[in-house]
Amino acid sequence: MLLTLRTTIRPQLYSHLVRPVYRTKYVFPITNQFHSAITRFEEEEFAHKGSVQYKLRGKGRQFVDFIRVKAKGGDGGNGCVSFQREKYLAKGPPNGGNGGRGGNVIIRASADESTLKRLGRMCTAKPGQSGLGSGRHGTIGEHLVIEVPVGTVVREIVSEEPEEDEEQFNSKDDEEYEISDEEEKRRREERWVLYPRAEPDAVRSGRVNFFEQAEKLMDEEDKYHQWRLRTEKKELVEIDLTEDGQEIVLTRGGAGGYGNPYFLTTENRSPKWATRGRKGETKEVELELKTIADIGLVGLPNAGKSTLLGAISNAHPKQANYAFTTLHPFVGTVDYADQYQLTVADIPGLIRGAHRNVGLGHAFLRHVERAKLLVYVIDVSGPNPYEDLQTLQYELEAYRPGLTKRQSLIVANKADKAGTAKDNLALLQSQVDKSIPIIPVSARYEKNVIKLTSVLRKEVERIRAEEEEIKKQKLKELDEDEYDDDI
Ligand SMILES: Nc1nc2c(ncn2[C@@H]2O[C@H](COP(=O)(O)OP(=O)(O)OP(=O)(O)O)[C@@H](O)[C@H]2O)c(=O)[nH]1
Ligand SMILES: [Mg+2]
Repeated sequence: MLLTLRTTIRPQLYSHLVRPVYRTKYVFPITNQFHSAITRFEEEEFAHKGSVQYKLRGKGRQFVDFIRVKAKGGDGGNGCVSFQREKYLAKGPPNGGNGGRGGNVIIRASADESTLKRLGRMCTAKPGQSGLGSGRHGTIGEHLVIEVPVGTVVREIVSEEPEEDEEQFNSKDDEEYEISDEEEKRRREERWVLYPRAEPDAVRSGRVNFFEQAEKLMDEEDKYHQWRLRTEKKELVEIDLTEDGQEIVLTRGGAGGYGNPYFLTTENRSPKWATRGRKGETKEVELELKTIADIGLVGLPNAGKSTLLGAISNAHPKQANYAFTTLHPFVGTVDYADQYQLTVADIPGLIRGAHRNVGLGHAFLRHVERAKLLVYVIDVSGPNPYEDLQTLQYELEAYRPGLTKRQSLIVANKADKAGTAKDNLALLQSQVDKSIPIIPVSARYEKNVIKLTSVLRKEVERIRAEEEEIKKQKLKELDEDEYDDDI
């Protein structure tokens, strides 16, 4: 919890007390302030105001599942211009070291992470070290490893503004475009490191301009570099990090510059220039966390989803008698006696119009999108449980068409409540499609929960087996195709 503690000692005011008194000021996170607002969740009231609560920004945001990040590889270190200088060796050979490569930006999935909250908007790896005299090359810059939760989808987006390198390259193609002297000087400074008092343009009569030769050499290399970048850029990165430890190199660091021995030729024995390191690659990516759980609980606010998760798993989500108690997803693990495990995701409540951003919106459905089994948690003591189910199904379809075709199950919660619960349950059973099983439970008093967990296990085991079968089938087909190709 965000808590700012400001203390001041005021001995003159509290001198009558023996111990000094500390004046304390608490600043509560924004989420607390929103609670009272969120409880009034009628559609009309929130329809046009937009969803603020789930998309809380800044410090008040406890859980982040979508973020845009700019990643930049470290710049390469500069090459060094240096000559061997020793006693009785007045004009020794060039011995400047090359610059080190910049570090890469790596994204790695880690089971220890559960939110993207810790990520900054700009991630830059360390630059490579510059080369030194006596042939000492610079060290490679440290890689920057960004750890994200398992289930994060990394998607590259095309940034609007063109990169500097690209602009330069395009302008080079344009023959009519003439470079001013100042521009040329700037470019030269960007690319070259010169020996003190070296004048590369001064050519002795009858000699070749060695610096021009070196520039041509680097132009060729630049062209190749730009071509490689452009061909690589065509394929945008899109990867789903579903396993612990899975990683991807997002941007590479820039190459280090060449030290002056690189420009040594048979004619020119003392090149007085070295190159600067290249800039690191930049990319902008969207990171979207889609929780991987076997079972996803969906329901209206206050239906008892969190209570149910607490009853069947090791998780202890907050449960309270007001709407939108849960503000971000929770994942719990159901442990069976034979060490079999299932993961269950509890998400905030859905209401009618969530696809139009009413209440908390419906973006959090990304956390049940991958679930093998969807569990509709319905309050049977409510006035019209069947209508609740229809609302849920409507909103799921609005989020992703076809999502309701997923294997599902209905938990008729709060069956313990006296009054309408019994009749409503009978009515619900008659109204709902027979293919979807209905299990009455009382999450609060843990009644019929054992039966529910065994049904959940059976269903998930069946789905897992089916998926295995499909995978095997696909592998077989692939093998057969390869075999055919060989023949
Ligand atoms: N009588 C009875 N009350 C229940 C049962 N299950 C949950 N409740 C109560 O219903 C209220 C809401 O429970 P939660 O688990 O917070 O509901 P939720 O679906 O997670 O709500 P949100 O997080 O706001 O979407 C709490 O006061 C629970 O004690 C039940 O089986 N029987
Ligand atoms: Mg809840």
